[in-house]
Amino acid sequence: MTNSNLSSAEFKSNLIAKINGKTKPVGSLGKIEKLAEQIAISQHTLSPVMNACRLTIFAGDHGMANAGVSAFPQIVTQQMVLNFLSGGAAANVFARSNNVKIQVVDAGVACDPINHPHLISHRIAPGTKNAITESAMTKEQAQRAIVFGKNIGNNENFQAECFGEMGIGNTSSATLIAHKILGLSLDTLTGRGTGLDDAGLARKRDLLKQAANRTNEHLSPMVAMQEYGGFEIAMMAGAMIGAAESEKIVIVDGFIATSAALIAQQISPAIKQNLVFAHVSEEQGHLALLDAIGAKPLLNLDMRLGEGTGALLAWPLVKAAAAMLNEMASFESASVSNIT
Ligand SMILES: O=C(O)c1ccc[n+]([C@@H]2O[C@H](COP(=O)([O-])O)[C@@H](O)[C@H]2O)c1
Ligand SMILES: Cc1cc2nc[nH]c2cc1C
Repeated sequence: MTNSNLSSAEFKSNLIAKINGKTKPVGSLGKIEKLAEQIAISQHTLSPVMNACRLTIFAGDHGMANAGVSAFPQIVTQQMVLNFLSGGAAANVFARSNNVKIQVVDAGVACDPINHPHLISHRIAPGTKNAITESAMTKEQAQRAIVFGKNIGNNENFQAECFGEMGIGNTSSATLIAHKILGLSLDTLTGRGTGLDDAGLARKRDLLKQAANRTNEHLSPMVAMQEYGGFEIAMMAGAMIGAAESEKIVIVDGFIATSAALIAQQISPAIKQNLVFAHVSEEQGHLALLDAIGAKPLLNLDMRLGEGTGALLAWPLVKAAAAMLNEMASFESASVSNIT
């Protein structure tokens, strides 16, 4: 019987038998075993292919950045886009060292359109509106961002996709999104982002309270995104849905990427199976957000950069999990004694 003729329960039971039959005590490869299960289930085969991965970085600006929610000025978003394009950012370096292709998407940076042959331009607007006082984007803009993101994720050439972001002010968007969708407290979720000092953090907390008070206590994922932004988060959520629907493993990066994953999995719950959470970021709210959605991250490296850097470092683990399933000897093939 081929894998496609098996019921999902039979397939799962064959998969567990294959993993448990490898030359190791049952469960001894911990999260790598769970990862191998996820990969095999996403490709519907006990012998999955896992050799090509791509990083897409979505960049977008936030009206509320100018209100004082970040340690850095808004212009850094466009400057970092140029840095990605010339290959000098941490994401470029980690991608090169792990053989991952990169593409950069301008989802709505607050400047004139950037003319560069390798930049994918899908500018929804030159930055969102100031979400402290008004909706960050219109419903039509949010929908357009999701649809474009879906098209990016939906391709045949990679078995895994990392999604990264760049956007000064976007820890504020991620905080407000998680607060409105999950009901976690603003105090738990609000952190220092790019590095606010104590006074800056107190100002950010005040501003985010004002922003939160402007809307209902609980919001749907689409409305939370519309109210609090940003274009790069909306596009990333769409890309996660598109990639998972085309049977890829989606490697989720840090705090902001997890807020996009939250939106994506609420819109399309079946994609949960394909999401791999790369790391827990140092950003204050990330652990609480991961716990609230039941996600178990692979790494804890005290990182808080974004750009997809955590996802890139988890890619070798994803590859290793597939290799374990495909190449590791079984007790039977290696004639190793097993407990009976
Ligand atoms: O990925 C994370 O966990 C993360 C945590 C803190 C900051 N960042 C990055 O820093 C920027 C947002 O920080 P902020 O303080 O401007 O809201 C944005 O470009 C993110 O990529 C990213
Ligand atoms: C320099 C810099 C690089 C970044 N990469 C992602 N977010 C960032 C924020 C800053 C400030």
